[in-house]
Amino acid sequence: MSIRLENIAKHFGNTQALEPVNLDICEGELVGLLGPSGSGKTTLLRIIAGLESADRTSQPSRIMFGERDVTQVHVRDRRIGFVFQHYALFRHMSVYDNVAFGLTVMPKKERPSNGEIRARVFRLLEMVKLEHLAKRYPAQLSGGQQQRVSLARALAVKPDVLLLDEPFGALDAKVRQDLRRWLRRLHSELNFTSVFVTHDQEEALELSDRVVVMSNGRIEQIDAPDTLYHSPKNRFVFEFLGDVNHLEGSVNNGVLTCGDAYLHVDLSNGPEELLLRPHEVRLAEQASDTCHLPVVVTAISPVGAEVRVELEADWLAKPWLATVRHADFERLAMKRGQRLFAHPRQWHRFEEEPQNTARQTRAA
Ligand SMILES: Nc1ncnc2c1ncn2[C@@H]1O[C@H](COP(=O)(O)OP(=O)(O)OP(=O)(O)O)[C@@H](O)[C@H]1O
Repeated sequence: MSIRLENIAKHFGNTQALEPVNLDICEGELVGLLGPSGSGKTTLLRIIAGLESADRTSQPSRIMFGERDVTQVHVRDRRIGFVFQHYALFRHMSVYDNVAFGLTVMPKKERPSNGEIRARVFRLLEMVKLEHLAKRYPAQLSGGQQQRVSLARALAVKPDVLLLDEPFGALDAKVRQDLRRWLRRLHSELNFTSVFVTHDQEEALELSDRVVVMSNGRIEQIDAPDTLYHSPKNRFVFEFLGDVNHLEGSVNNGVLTCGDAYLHVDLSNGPEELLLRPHEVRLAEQASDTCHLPVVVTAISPVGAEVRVELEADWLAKPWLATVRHADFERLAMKRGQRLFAHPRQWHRFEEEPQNTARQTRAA
């Protein structure tokens, strides 16, 4: 079921939670709403659900589910499944009864037979690998298991659209990772359309077919994760999507200087700020004629595919983060307190323009 939002805005008193927003979600898509606290993600999700209504403005607003105009349709009749951060399971009901609940309360005409309900519930419990816990009560399950029951319960009624509000927010990192995999798998097996809210960049980039980046009630960019990461439309998106190192200084005759550090750049004279991702910082024992950025290693985290190294220097207002291959880490025999030189592989800059921000990426 595709979703189309046309001119959806929302005020709460004087607070503009959403500026007029347009959004098209394709059938079968898994879309993440990503943004900092207060950016309007939950408000947008609640409007899609019908839990909140959009402002009435001079321009008409509309919410379409496929060919169905649901703008005035009650939440109950929108055929939506919900999963919330705080497991809203019925505590006095078994896992089985929780998953079956939505089916048992259907009007008689639509309600499947008891046999069909049983088959559907067990099929879903099997999919989330909880069939052996069908008789347990929510209090006897871990947080991750409870969220899997929530997912199965939401899907039992075969919703057209699944809406998830920070579904994994209350769980620890490992369980979050597992649950993301569940959701991805259920999504491709059952092929429903999902919209989920998160403020976790990694979660949004890993799970979504497309990510909607929001700030201050506005949609900043809608794109597939790799496009978003490699071609952010503005500085906000660039900074929000990952760690960023800042190199601030003043350019004079093609040299950006900051304290005793300098970097040759092909930019006009004046103040400048260059931005670099951690993987764009190469570390070496020597400076070069065109790049002299002395740093001291202050912290090392060797966990993962690459080593994360924190760097400080007098000329830096905030420490830098560099990701280094394990082989390079060993070759440089890196340790805390070591003096090295940073070499940008490439850098980015955003020029503030009245209407927009222009981005440049240059190999160093
Ligand atoms: N019921 C409400 N009454 C008044 N203001 C509200 C209400 N709900 C949301 N807001 C305001 O609207 C703005 C957007 O809130 P919203 O909850 O949509 O943001 P969010 O991006 O989901 O944030 P978070 O990640 O913290 O949940 C915020 O400024 C918030 O304070």
